[in-house]
Amino acid sequence: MKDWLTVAMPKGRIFTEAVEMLRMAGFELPPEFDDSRKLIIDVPEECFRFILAKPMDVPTYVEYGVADLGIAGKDVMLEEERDVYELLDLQISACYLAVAGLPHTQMNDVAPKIATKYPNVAAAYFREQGEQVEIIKLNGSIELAPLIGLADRIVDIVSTGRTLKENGLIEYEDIVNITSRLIVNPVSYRMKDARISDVVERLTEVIEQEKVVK
Ligand SMILES: Nc1ncnc2c1ncn2[C@@H]1O[C@H](COP(=O)(O)OP(=O)(O)OP(=O)(O)O)[C@@H](O)[C@H]1O
Ligand SMILES: O=P(O)(O)OC[C@H]1O[C@H](OP(=O)(O)OP(=O)(O)O)[C@H](O)[C@@H]1O
Repeated sequence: MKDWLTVAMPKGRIFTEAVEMLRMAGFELPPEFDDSRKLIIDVPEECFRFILAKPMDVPTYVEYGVADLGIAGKDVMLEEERDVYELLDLQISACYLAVAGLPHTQMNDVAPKIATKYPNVAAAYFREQGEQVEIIKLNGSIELAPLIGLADRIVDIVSTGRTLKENGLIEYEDIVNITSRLIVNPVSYRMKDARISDVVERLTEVIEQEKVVK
């Protein structure tokens, strides 16, 4: 009998692209995936259970083994450092993490303030640069911080660059490119290897096809 797989999906931006990718891989996902508030969606025909989580929480569900697989941005993986394996770069939801701020401004000499949703990534980055900073954790609208004097710089996601531009901010440094990853619980990887290999193979084919199209 086929093993069931539980997959932690990130709600929000990545979700639509991830669903499209799974469908391209031949998994038949019902219309509930296009318009529903359900947090658990079972697809018995495919022996899949999907749970819909906050993007930052996906690696937590996978680490604790309540989900076998998950889809998470590399930003989340770097920030959370959970005990999971990364199986595939799905090459969707591309963006990057950058240091940004108001133009023509020096960072405060003594412990400049950095506002971010990614305190661990930001701290590691400035440590590597040999710069002592004070990290201020925010949960959104990060671009506000330098505009109203809360921080000297921000570390945040840039995609089109529109949010920075419309708020009169500029990028100072790129930190790392981000795409979404397929992740797995280490125990599930051993116990359900046949099913997981099938998912990986089918998604790999889609990634390869997409490369040809681009
Ligand atoms: N422009 C972007 N801004 C933020 N995240 C992006 C962007 N483009 C791609 N991503 C990816 O999408 C993920 C975040 O998705 P989303 O913004 O839906 O969730 P969220 O950060 O939890 O948002 P919210 O807190 O507003 O619900 C990130 O982890 C990142 O990998
Ligand atoms: O370069 P862009 O295409 O403008 O995208 C980047 C913006 O999108 C994200 O914010 P989001 O919309 O998730 O809102 P938030 O500030 O509440 O996190 C991110 O934090 C940036 O603010």
